[in-house]
Amino acid sequence: MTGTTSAKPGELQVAIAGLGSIGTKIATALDQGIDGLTLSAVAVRDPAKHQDFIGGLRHPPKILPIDQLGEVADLVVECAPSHQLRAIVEPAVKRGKAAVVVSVGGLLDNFDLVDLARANGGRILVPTGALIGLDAVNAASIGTIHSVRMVTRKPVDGLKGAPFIVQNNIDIDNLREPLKLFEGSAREAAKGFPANVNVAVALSLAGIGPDRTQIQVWADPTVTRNVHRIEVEADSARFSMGIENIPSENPKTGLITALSVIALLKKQRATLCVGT
Ligand SMILES: NC(=O)C1=CN([C@@H]2O[C@H](COP(=O)(O)OP(=O)(O)OC[C@H]3O[C@@H](n4cnc5c(N)ncnc54)[C@H](OP(=O)(O)O)[C@@H]3O)[C@@H](O)[C@H]2O)C=CC1
Ligand SMILES: O=C([O-])CC(=O)C(=O)O
Repeated sequence: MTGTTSAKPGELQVAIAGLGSIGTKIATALDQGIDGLTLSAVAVRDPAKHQDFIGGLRHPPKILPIDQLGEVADLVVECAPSHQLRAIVEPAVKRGKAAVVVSVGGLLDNFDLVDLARANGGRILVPTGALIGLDAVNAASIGTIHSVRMVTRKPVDGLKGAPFIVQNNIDIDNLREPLKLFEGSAREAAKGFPANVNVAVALSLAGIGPDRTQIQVWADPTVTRNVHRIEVEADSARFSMGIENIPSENPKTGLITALSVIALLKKQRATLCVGT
């Protein structure tokens, strides 16, 4: 299908992979106008399912196969399931383009993409996403961070189907009180909860890495939001951060995630940039 994108010369061409909870909100924001950026293409699994949404945009983008986005765009936004990450990011970074990655847990098993990007002048941008304070963690990591600890509590619907729960045969459907499901490194958490704790991996990449960043994951029938609490101990500062995310139509995904990506996109051509 051919879109009617009205790209102005010099504008950054943006493509979006995946039009789910996050992707549709980013597409809408781009269509409504972000200075210097044009939505030129999207990739979806089933074009018929998304026909109304795409057709309703003021400037409908082209629909392309997922691995062709990197050929047409300067910046590809990955917001599909993490198993598609390589197909989206590799074609972009090997052409020296930028990729925004939200399925950041999937980056750990594909870390050679960072080398590929470096070798070809590409970039991989990880937004703060559903988290908070990666600016402070980045700053502290210029000095020495001694420890990063995180506790995640989610309603049962935000955790259902996670491989860790399925493989260990844990019944979370009938919980009456909070249950600690997991305690360990961000790397191990990403394996057990690939669609639930991208935040822990983003935190780890901003700070002391996925093996030293510690996380607990709780299924908590007493909360209605995805709650993350973080404690950082560094030689420059000690800080505690917390965020209580309102789930989106995808209960695993906080509403703020798409907004974080939109904020990152706005910074690409902004004159005044606030926050690191
Ligand atoms: N970094 C962070 O802080 C956060 C990251 N995430 C991660 O972001 C990612 C997206 O989340 P979310 O938007 O909620 O997920 P959704 O499930 O709502 O959307 C994913 C979309 O990807 C589409 N898709 C699946 N396979 C393909 C394919 N082969 N080609 C093109 N599109 C495809 C799906 O299509 P269809 O509609 O047909 O199923 C769906 O529309 C997830 O990996 C999630 O874990 C989520 C929250 C926070
Ligand atoms: O990190 C994730 O995958 C999602 C998450 O915790 C949130 O939206 O609060």
